Amino acid sequence: MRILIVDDVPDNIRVLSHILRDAGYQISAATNGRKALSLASTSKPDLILLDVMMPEMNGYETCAALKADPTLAEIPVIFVTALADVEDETRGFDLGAVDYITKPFNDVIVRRRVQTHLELKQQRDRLARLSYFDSLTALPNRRAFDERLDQEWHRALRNQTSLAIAMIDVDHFKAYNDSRGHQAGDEALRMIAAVLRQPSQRAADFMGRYGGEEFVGLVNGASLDGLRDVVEQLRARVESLHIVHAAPVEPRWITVSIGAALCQPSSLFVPAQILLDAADRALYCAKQDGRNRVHVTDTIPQRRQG
Ligand SMILES: Nc1nc2c(ncn2[C@@H]2O[C@H](COP(=O)(O)OP(=O)(O)OP(=O)(O)O)[C@@H](O)[C@H]2O)c(=O)[nH]1
Repeated sequence: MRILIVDDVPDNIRVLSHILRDAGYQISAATNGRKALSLASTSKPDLILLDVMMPEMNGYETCAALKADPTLAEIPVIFVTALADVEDETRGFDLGAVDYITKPFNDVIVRRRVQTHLELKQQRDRLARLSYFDSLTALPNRRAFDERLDQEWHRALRNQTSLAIAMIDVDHFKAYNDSRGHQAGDEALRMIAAVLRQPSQRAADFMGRYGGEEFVGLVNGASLDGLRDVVEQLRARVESLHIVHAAPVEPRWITVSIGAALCQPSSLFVPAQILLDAADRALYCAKQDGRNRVHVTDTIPQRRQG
């Protein structure tokens, strides 16, 4: 696991590095708060050991900046400092640190505390993986989609770019299950998920399992024609798997229908759910028109908020 040590005194970094490298951790180091923030962004450490008294940006300020950044906030921070007053320690915890080690420290205690917090971090990461990923296909699940949709909606609103949702539904999947068995159905869903996720020139920016035999994609910044290209390619990828049906359906292999809706988010209008409903209606049209096809729309009903 990776640990970032932040201290303006290189000798302190050397001592801590020595203690922790011996325990098998990968160590990186920064001598000031700004470098620490940029290194944390690029190398995503599992734990940060942070000195308090540093010039320009002290440890408290660095910790506050880490916690204010959603991409870094989950990295546990342990203060390692000569400041031993209760007020200092309390301030560290108030800022979101998980522990506070005062100098002079004992090597064994530092190692044990680091080990404890890394184990807790591993458990948290495992739980997050379980609650955000679908175990059958390993794609992000509906909960992950809901959160991502919210983030992408706000990003599109800020950047004045378009956002599109694609609902992807396997055709005649009940017939496939009934004729080939549930296990084969599971295997087919895994294969479909794998080709939908595949990054390529015209891939969706997010792909998840919405539930059952339904998948969902997000596409940022596309025009209507660009969106049509993306979803048509997704449809074609599934068809080219040629997962053959035992049931008497045409074509003889598994296909998907895709409904996609695109809009330019606006704070004046009711948010993402409208786009999701429009994608659902587009999917219905694709099914009605005969399946194994895409239906794309940018006609989104817009209701005023409040
Ligand atoms: N094997 C397997 N089957 C699933 C899973 N989730 C949902 N299904 C099946 O997917 C089928 C969906 O059937 P329907 O909703 O009737 O839709 P369909 O047969 O695909 O028909 P259309 O969507 O109208 O083309 C049901 O038989 C579900 O049991 C799963 O995780 N594994």
